[in-house]
Amino acid sequence: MVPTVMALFMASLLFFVSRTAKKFDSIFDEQPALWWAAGFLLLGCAWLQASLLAINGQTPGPLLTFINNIIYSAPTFLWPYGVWKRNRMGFAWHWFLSLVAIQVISLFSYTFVDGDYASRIILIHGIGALMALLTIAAIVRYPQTRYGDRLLILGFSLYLAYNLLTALVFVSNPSNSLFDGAGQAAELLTRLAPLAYVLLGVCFLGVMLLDVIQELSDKSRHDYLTGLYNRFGFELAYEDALDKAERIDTKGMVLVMVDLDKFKAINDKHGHSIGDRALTWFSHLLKTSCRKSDVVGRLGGDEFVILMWDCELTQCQEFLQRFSRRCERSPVPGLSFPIFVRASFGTCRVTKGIPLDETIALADKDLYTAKPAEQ
Ligand SMILES: Nc1nc2c(ncn2[C@@H]2O[C@H](COP(=O)(O)OP(=O)(O)OP(=O)(O)O)[C@@H](O)[C@H]2O)c(=O)[nH]1
Repeated sequence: MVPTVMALFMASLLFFVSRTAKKFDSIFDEQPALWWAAGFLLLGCAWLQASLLAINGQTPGPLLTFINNIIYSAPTFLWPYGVWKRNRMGFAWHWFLSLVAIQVISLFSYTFVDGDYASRIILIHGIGALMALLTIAAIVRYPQTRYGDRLLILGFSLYLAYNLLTALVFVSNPSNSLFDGAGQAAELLTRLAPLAYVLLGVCFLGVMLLDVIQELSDKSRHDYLTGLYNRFGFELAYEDALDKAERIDTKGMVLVMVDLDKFKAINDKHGHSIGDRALTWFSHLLKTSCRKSDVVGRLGGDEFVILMWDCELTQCQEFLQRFSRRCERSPVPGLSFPIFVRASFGTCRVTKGIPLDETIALADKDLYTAKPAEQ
């Protein structure tokens, strides 16, 4: 009864994880983290099953023991597998294959080769500890998981400690049964370990989900090409700046609309990818010329916006002149021919109570009166 229910549970868990992994794939790259979480959930479930059987005085039989033992090593397999799937990194693939080979050999000798119980336990847990240790070393050397790295190392450290402890208990007191040989403390450890791993798997999924939400939220506020705020991000940062300005005594704020001059000609003459480089370079110049407290965004195409904090109109004009001179001296880097990006500006003082749209429209009006005169 217990093995059937647990097997069904594990199968549905695996199905759920594979479906979820597919969904994640379509949004992001492959997620080693998800595979890892799945590994620990499976590990916890398999352990739970074995513990429940042991509590009822039953043993799982050689086939189920073999399957359970494979599942016990699932986390160590699934991490490099996930890394390989995401990055196609050769090292992860070799890593994965070596782990599978070591584990299959050890499982075979554990399950099907005769020997006393204690030495088989020492063998399987010794190998488990070695795999965990090597996996920790690989994570530290190649931090390829974007989400929950520290939790991943914690999980494998627990796995390492558990395997080492069990192996040591049997080295110091060889016996015929896990519970007899282990003593009370280790019996408690054996019974708590599965729950700890189920919990770890769930926590990990939670942390990963929070990290993913954070990343999505960052992506939704930033322009992909330049890394500046996009329109949505700029509006949120603008609201924050207005709130802050109400609490702090400042000279006021100025909104600057920026439009590149004859940018279409760069695209037409040199191609879209050089155009993209010019946009990225201009964004870099803009961002590094402004103060940290200023809010800089790309509204779309070749249109940018700056919210200058604690600034008067005359100061803003001086800044824009300095910035224009910097643009004139700074060609797009890495090209064999010089391309300079120039821009026109329109300004408007930010007044409390006037919506952002209207302030932008006023700055835009100023920009387009400035543009023909400059070109
Ligand atoms: N490379 C690249 N080009 C873009 C991108 N977004 C918009 N553009 C191009 O930017 C150009 C903007 O053209 P216009 O609005 O006429 O601006 P302009 O040529 O600078 O003209 P003026 O503003 O009058 O000086 C168009 O050719 C768009 O195709 C982008 O992300 N990358």
